Amino acid sequence: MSETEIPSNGGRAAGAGILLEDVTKRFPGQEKPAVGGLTMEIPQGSIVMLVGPSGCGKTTTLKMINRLIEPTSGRIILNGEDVTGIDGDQLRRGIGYVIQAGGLFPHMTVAANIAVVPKMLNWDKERIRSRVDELLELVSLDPALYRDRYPKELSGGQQQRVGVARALAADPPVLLMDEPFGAVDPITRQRLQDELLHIQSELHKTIVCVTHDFDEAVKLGDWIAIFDEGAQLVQYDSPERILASPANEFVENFIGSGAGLKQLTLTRVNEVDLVMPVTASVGDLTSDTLSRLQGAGEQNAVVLDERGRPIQWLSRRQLSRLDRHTDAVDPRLPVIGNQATLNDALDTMLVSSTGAALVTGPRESFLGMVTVQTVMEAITAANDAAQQGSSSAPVGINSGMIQRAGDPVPVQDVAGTGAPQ
Ligand SMILES: Nc1ncnc2c1ncn2[C@@H]1O[C@H](COP(=O)(O)OP(=O)(O)OP(=O)(O)O)[C@@H](O)[C@H]1O
Repeated sequence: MSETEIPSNGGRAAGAGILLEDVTKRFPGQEKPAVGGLTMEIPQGSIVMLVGPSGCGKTTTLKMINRLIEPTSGRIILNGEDVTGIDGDQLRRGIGYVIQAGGLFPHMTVAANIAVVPKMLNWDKERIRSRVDELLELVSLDPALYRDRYPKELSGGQQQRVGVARALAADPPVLLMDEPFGAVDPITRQRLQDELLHIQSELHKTIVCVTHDFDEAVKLGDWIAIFDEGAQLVQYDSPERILASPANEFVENFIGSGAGLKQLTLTRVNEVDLVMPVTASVGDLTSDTLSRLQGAGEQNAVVLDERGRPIQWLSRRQLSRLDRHTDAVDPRLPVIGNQATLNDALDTMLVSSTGAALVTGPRESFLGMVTVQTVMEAITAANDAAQQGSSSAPVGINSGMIQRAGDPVPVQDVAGTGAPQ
């Protein structure tokens, strides 16, 4: 066993798969279980978001993974090994845990907060010091400025970042997060979400995250588990498929209005076919551009500077007033980078009241346009793709049957024969 007591799969930064196997939690004096017979697979290296109405058992499920809450029955398997019986304190040293507002110790400096688990693991001082600085860099806090501060000397977003750094300190394969970005303003929240995705793209942890915010689940989750009371899994699937085919009315209500628009946050501009308009270069004759527009049956041309960056977007009427294209830069051009989402593209179009957004790539060079038509087609394509098959969804069901949430219940299950699929 490794020093963290988590069954290790060798790689320093790799995540570990988790399997909850028919897990139930009954609190004393409660009539119904908080979590009833939950079997759920959390694939290694993925982000699984737990969502559902207040009191449905999300936090209880999360805390059973690191045994802050002991299951009444069932097993928790980490990386293929049953950890239900191992010492809870040791287990928790190998599982990062992030809670709202960071959950920092107020009387300890930032560095001391981050160092809690490494100290328990008896790392030497130099190793701890360099790890603290490395983690502060990772969460975008300058170590020289922040390492010796106390939590009360930090903003909410900074406290949250330190909370993430602390959870990552001993490089645990698993990270549990309970409403991690619940206590910060929407802009900081968005930034922290982006940072988490960036960190995850480097570290590939197995992350289980509770949220109240369905949009956050769509943005962060590889998989979303939608719970009803008693942690009954109503649907467990990719954000794309949940948005395109909600299992039932409960899920539809949960998604709320604008499922199509939410889908737009899942597609990046670099994944769609761009439209190439008529372009012209600084110094070209506008009469040439006009005749090319005529030939193409188009109304507007994009003017590029000497480095291929879009600087103007002119109508035929504007062109007819000019002799040659100038190098004036229009500051209101609806420009987006090709990493932006289709939702960003649509926003840009709406703000600038244009039917398209100009897309730039490396060094702001012009790549083409996203049009309203492109956006509409992308929604349709995402729907079609999402409708096709659900083969890769992880296992998720209550009452011990191995079956995917959202699948039609087979006849023998109704009859209670319990035959696995
Ligand atoms: N220590 C406890 N003792 C008794 N009942 C509890 C305890 N902790 C939680 N519960 C009950 O278990 C159920 C599930 O609670 P849990 O905190 O897991 O829900 P949740 O989905 O995380 O809710 P929220 O979104 O409001 O945080 C609730 O009915 C709650 O009242």
